[in-house]
Order: sequence, then C-alpha cells, then structure tokens
Amino acid sequence: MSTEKLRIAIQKSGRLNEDSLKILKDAGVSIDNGKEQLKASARNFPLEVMYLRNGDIPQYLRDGVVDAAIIGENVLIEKGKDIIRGEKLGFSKCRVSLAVPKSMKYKGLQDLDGKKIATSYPNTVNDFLKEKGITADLHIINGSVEIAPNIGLADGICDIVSSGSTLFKNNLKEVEVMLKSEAVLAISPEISEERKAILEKLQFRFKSVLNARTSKYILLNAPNENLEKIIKLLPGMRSPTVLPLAEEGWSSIHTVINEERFWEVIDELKNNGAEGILVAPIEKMVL
Ligand SMILES: Nc1ncnc2c1ncn2[C@@H]1O[C@H](COP(=O)(O)OP(=O)(O)OP(=O)(O)O)[C@@H](O)[C@H]1O
Ligand SMILES: O=P(O)(O)OC[C@H]1O[C@H](OP(=O)(O)OP(=O)(O)O)[C@H](O)[C@@H]1O
Ligand SMILES: [Mg+2]
Repeated sequence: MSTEKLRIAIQKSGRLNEDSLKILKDAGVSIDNGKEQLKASARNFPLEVMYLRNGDIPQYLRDGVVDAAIIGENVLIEKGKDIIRGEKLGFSKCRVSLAVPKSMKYKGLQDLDGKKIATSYPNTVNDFLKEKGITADLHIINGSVEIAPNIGLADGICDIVSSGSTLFKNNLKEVEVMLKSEAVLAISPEISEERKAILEKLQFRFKSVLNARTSKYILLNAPNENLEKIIKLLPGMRSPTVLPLAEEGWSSIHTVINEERFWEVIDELKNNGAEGILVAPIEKMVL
C-alpha cells in the first residue's frame, strides 16, 4: 500500500480556521490536534495538515510545498491566478469593495481618478480600475485599512466587507463591489498523480458534506386528492416516496429538498392540505 499523504494547508488562525477544521471533521477526517505543531496528521485518512497564514498559502501551492489548501477566493484572485480553483466551500462569504467617506459626494468611479486608495489588495484594485480606465494612487497597508481616510492617509479604501459594520463604524460607505468571495479548495499546479487520487477522494467527501448542508429531509401527511400538486412542489432526488397512512384517503410523503426551496413552498404545501410537516437534517448526501 502507498504511504503517500496529501498535504493540505489551512489557515492557522483567523476567519477560515474553524470552518476549515469543521469541514474536514464532517468529511470523516480525524486530525490529531496539534495547532502548536503547525503540522498534524490525520488518523484515518492519508492526509497531513499544515497550519499557515492565509496570505502565504498561494506561494506554498505554487512551489508545490503543499498540494491543496482551504483559502479565501479573494486571496487567489489577488495573488494566485495560476493556482487551480476547486470547489466553493460555502463559508467565509464576503465581498471586496471600494469605500469612501460618507460625506463624499460619490457619483461614479471617475471621482476616484487620481485619488489615494488604501488597500491590502493592490492587484485586485489595479486590475479593476485599469479595466475602467481610472488611475489611482495605491497605498498598501496590511490591516486596519478602514481607518486610513479618517487619519488623512487616503481618500478611499478597498477592503473586505461582510456585514458592513466596520465601514459603518468608520464613517465610510461602500460604493463599488469588485468581487464576491467565499472559502474554496485550492489545488497546486505541481500536485503528483498519486496525491491527486487522494485529493479526489477528499473532494468526493466534501461534496457529500456540502450537499447535505444545504438540503433537508422532509416528511408530511397529505390528502390523496392533492398528492399530484404536492409532488410537483417537491421533486426530490429522483422522486418523492409516497406511502399510504393507516387512515384511508391520506398519504405520507418523504423527500429531500433544498432548505431555501422549502421556505419558498411552505405556504403552498399548507394550502394544499399538507400537515404534520417534519424537517430533519441530513448527515451526508451522495448523489
Ligand atoms: N468579515 C469577514 N466575513 C467573512 N469572511 C471574511 C471576513 N474577513 C475576511 N474574510 C475571509 O476570510 C479570509 C481570512 O481572513 P482573516 O482576516 O482571518 O485573515 P487574514 O488576516 O486576511 O490572513 P492571514 O491568515 O494571512 O493572517 C479572507 O481572505 C476572506 O476570504
Ligand atoms: O463588514 P464586516 O462584517 O465589518 O467585516 C469586514 C471586516 O472584517 C475583516 O477584518 P477582521 O475582523 O478579519 O480583522 P483583520 O483586519 O485583523 O483581519 C475585514 O478586513 C474588514 O475589516
Ligand atoms: Mg481579516
């Protein structure tokens, strides 16, 4: 048997750390915890985890020092265009935006021409502004970017926005969304065939976990005369299971549904006589 292990990087600490460990755990990979060691092995899967800074990961992938990573898509756009982008992982959702002081009368991007913009994402801003024919003077800083306009360091900023509360607290307003981001699986262009085979197994497990996270198992009782209408609202994986109830004229319907879709159709289900509706989480889902 091969002794080869897949080397995967995850963020050492910060916004991505917890959810990255969670998706590995949900995929059945048990890691002997050792965050202090910066490197840990999985007990039951040929995997080695390296705990690294998010911003350093593209270089490690490029050099082939790690085979794969869980990283913010925005970081790949900023400095990892040559890195292979795999599945989106559904967490750490944010956007990278331009913001200006609330008091500024902003009419459009031309208002930023020749202005000073503070950011930790110079390539992203440059690419965006260049395409629109705007030239700005970039001031590169690594953190607390939102404070820059208040201390006279810049006229505007480009940074990550999620709830918008950091902008609000610093008297800034979001004026352009440059890109949307979430955590993704990133893959080294240098990955060996043998490790790629291990990665494919992990990707399969991630997909099962992600499918399950967005789906719910639903059970409900419905009068037989409305079965057809209700089934139309609940297509399921192939089609719903329909079982007769002990009470004549009624059936029980079991199916899998996307959670958002469930909330969209709930009123129609009720209007068609559905009752005793149960919604249960799904552990894993293999399509
Ligand atoms: N407020 C937020 N809401 C949602 N996602 C975010 C938010 N801030 C950052 N992110 C996402 O999480 C990633 C990591 O952010 P975090 O602030 O933890 O680390 P960092 O300081 O950018 O990186 P490093 O690990 O190099 O120190 C970002 O690249 C982005 O994709
Ligand atoms: O729109 P919001 O929900 O307020 O989130 C946006 C803020 O979150 C991130 O900072 P973080 O808290 O990660 O601190 P950091 O600058 O130390 O990375 C980002 O750099 C923004 O400042
Ligand atoms: Mg941050």
